[in-house]
Amino acid sequence: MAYDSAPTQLTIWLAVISAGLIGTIYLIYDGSKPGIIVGDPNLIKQIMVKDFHIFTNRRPVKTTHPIMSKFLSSLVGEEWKRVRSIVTPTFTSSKMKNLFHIMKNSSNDMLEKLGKVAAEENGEIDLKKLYGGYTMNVIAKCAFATEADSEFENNATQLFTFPFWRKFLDYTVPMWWLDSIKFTVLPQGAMDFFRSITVGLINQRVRTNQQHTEHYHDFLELLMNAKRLGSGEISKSIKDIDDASFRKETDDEKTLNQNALTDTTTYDGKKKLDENEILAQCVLFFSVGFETSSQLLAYCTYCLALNPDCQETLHDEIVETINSNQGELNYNMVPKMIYLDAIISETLRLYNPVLRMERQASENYTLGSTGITIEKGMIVGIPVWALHHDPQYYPEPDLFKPERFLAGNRERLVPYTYLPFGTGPRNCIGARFALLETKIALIKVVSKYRFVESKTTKIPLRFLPVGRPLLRCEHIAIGVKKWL
Ligand code: HEM
Repeated sequence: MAYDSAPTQLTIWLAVISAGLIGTIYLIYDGSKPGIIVGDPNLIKQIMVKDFHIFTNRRPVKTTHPIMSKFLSSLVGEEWKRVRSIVTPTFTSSKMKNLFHIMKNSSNDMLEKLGKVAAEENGEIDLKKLYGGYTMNVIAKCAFATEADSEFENNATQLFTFPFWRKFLDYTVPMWWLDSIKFTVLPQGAMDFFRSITVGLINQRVRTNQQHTEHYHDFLELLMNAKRLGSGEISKSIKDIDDASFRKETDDEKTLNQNALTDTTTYDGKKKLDENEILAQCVLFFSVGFETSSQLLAYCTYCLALNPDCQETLHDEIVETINSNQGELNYNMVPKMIYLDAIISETLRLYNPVLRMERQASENYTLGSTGITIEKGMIVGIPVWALHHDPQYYPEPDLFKPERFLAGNRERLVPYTYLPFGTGPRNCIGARFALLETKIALIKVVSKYRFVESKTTKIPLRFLPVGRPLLRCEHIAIGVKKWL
């Protein structure tokens, strides 16, 4: 098993030293408490899918803040089930189709910037900034129906670049004390800003909807109208979302995923989301969706620049597909681009933005036939980065080889070793959205521009040591040319 941490130069050395000594299951200290890392694919399936009822929750979040305590990602037990089942239909393919035009139109700024750089001799661009602008615009329009102006950007930046001491306090200080000083991990000013946008829009929409004049397709509208459906309809939505995942699940996995949300025969929770719950999900989608997607785009482009043959094959596929429709990109053409999908899949293997996933045991649990007891309350970590770089599953793991994900090879991947969007009923609800947004951006830029290694391109990439659980690197400089 390879290393399980942000891949800085130091941790790579530590990994080299410890490789072979640690194995696939090991205990760690999680702050002051013991935790366990499980990297065996069969046991991962056990924890994430089969025994999901025991491992439903992540690490508890220490806040009673009326919005932050309602994030889907941090809800627990029945409350998580209620909100996830209401929110799930927001991400089905038909809803994504309605967001296609927002995504497509948001790429114009990006193309303009690339055009300017390509016109310079030896022009180069920072991919993180380029794609940060695009994903910020897309998610601002999809979640808050708003253009990302400078005030929006300032507040948004505070949501994911808050100082380390905030996180440190959150991990180390008891909740009653944090509550008594009204401390929150996310900065209050930024939360107030998003609250006022959202409440204003909700009120305006309620008035507009009463007059039946306009229909919107963004998350805000979908969440305002969302209500808990019957179990048949919830199952249909879950199946639709699972179909977007990389590995076709077996029938028993599908059933387990569906049952996790529908197994309450008498449902007595609220059927709709209240105002705070809507706002919480919009802020959450924004903060988890912005950086993961912009990083994915930046890493994809970096890999293409360093692998010109792959870039050329991708360019040919894109141009051929678009030309078959008089040069116009439409929603149905996106899934036809098989090589594009393989490029993104391989980038997500090589540079998965979420390095490690977590679940918390709700009761004492015997881990398969290992004889290990995971005690109630213990945090179990799934080392995604390590699995994706393990040579027994991915030979020559540091090489970029999109063909691993083409038909014929893809089916041979060992189940539960490829987890960029997690797995089981609590997997990433936004995977389909992220993939569509990424594909549209790549189609737009690669059809027009060619990316090349420039003087300041770093090989290999250097990552920031503060990454976990998100992979972070400072900037990614790449040269830009027009296709001849
Ligand atoms: C490349 C982009 C993205 C990656 C790699 C990614 C990855 C992940 C991963 C690994 C998890 C944890 C899954 C688990 O524990 O099994 C997760 C959870 C989640 N993601 Fe994403 N994500 C991405 C984009 C998005 C977007 C765009 C959205 C929303 C619009 C989103 C919303 C969420 C939510 C709400 C959760 C928590 C789900 C729950 O607890 O029920 N993600 N994501």
